[in-house]
Amino acid sequence: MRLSVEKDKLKFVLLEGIHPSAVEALNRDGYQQVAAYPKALAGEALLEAIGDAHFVGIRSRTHLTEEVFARAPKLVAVGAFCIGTNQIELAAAAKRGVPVFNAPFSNTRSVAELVLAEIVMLLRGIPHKNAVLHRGGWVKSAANSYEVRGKTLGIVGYGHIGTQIGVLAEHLGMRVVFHDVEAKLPLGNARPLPTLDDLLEAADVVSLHVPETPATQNLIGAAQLAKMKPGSYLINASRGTVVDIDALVDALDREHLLGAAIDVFPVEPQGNDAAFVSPLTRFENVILTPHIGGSTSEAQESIGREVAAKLIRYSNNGSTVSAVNFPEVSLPEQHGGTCRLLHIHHNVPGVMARVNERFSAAGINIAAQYLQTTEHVGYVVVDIDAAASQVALNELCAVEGTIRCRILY
Ligand SMILES: NC(=O)c1ccc[n+]([C@@H]2O[C@H](COP(=O)([O-])OP(=O)(O)OC[C@H]3O[C@@H](n4cnc5c(N)ncnc54)[C@H](O)[C@@H]3O)[C@@H](O)[C@H]2O)c1
Ligand SMILES: O=C(O)CC[C@@H](O)C(=O)O
Repeated sequence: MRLSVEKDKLKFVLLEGIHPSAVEALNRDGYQQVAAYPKALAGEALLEAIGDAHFVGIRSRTHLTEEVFARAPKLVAVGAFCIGTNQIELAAAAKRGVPVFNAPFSNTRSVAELVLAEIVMLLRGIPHKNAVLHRGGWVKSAANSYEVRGKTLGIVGYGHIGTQIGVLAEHLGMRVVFHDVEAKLPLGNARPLPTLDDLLEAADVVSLHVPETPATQNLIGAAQLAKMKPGSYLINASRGTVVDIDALVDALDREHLLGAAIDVFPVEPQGNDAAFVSPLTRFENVILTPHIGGSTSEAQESIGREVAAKLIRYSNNGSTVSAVNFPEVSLPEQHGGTCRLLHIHHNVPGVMARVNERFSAAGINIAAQYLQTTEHVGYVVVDIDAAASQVALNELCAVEGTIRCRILY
């Protein structure tokens, strides 16, 4: 696949109501062909929208599968305007030479603040009391109403969000324990616990902050809920697949848990006009939120700018720093009189030798060359004399093992 399209002809498609800050950043940099859609698309509608796009931006609800990549042959890069990238088949993207960029911490604080507020609300029984008053009732009682001070918060997944919550919770006087599959520096007085079971047995509130992976599928099921203290609480603002909802319903029915706060669901509506169906809706002691942990004005504006900047940087100069599925190369600006060629290839022996042999045979002098590889993909960037640009592009595209090549204007 060869791409030599001038900047103002590159087409961006942004789905899922991505913040206007992204469009503004793209327009400001000279990208005028930006189509923005308010919600997620699937099936034929998705293929139709992105079939001739060079760049696609999504959030958590659009699924970019192997099949979708196969039907979007012009795609140069994907922006996930969020933290999670589980909705994208990353290996399929890399195999086609498509880097994926995300915003790894622009909404971290927003999620942490929501979870902190939910801890207080749950321990005071506010969701139920609020519902009763909305129905015209009155329930002035201290039964099952607790301060958070001195209680133990168990954080599963002590990454960006988990650590922020731990720090904030300590300011409220909570004890913090955490469990992670990696060794992590404990912040403040947080204590690591060696197993998930240890954490479940110790915590008054369990909060989940792991990514969606095969290992975290139903991480919290009937056996894990049974390990939790009677009268404790569960919070899930990570991914819907992490909790077995039927098992949670059972634990709530038996009043083994006193409440829960759930922001993410195994199946989520495609947009605000679609119905939300869940067996959890009948529990007044459960806070249900529509996957808005990271949905604040501050976070969304910042994500829009951040991911747009990464797409612009890749488009303008080839840098792939912080791509989640791709060799990372940080590139300087080009020198005057040179042009830059990007070559993405299968990471097999001999490709670089063939690139250099072809350039040498064609008499093309290399001003600078940058290479990085991952297990399956190699990414080489070559700066050459601008006068030789088209010859060099032809030579590069003819190299055996090429996935795609692109020239930067
Ligand atoms: N509700 C929302 O709106 C919202 C917003 C942002 C992020 N998220 C979700 O939250 C997740 C966490 O975000 P983050 O920025 O803290 O990610 P992160 O990568 O910084 O941290 C995740 C942590 O989980 C750990 N982990 C992975 N598998 C584990 C397992 N089986 N058991 C214990 N620990 C495990 C990792 O080692 C890592 O420390 C994201 O992947 C995303 O899915 C949701
Ligand atoms: O904005 C979204 O749709 C996803 C938010 C959150 O789950 C994330 O992964 O950052």
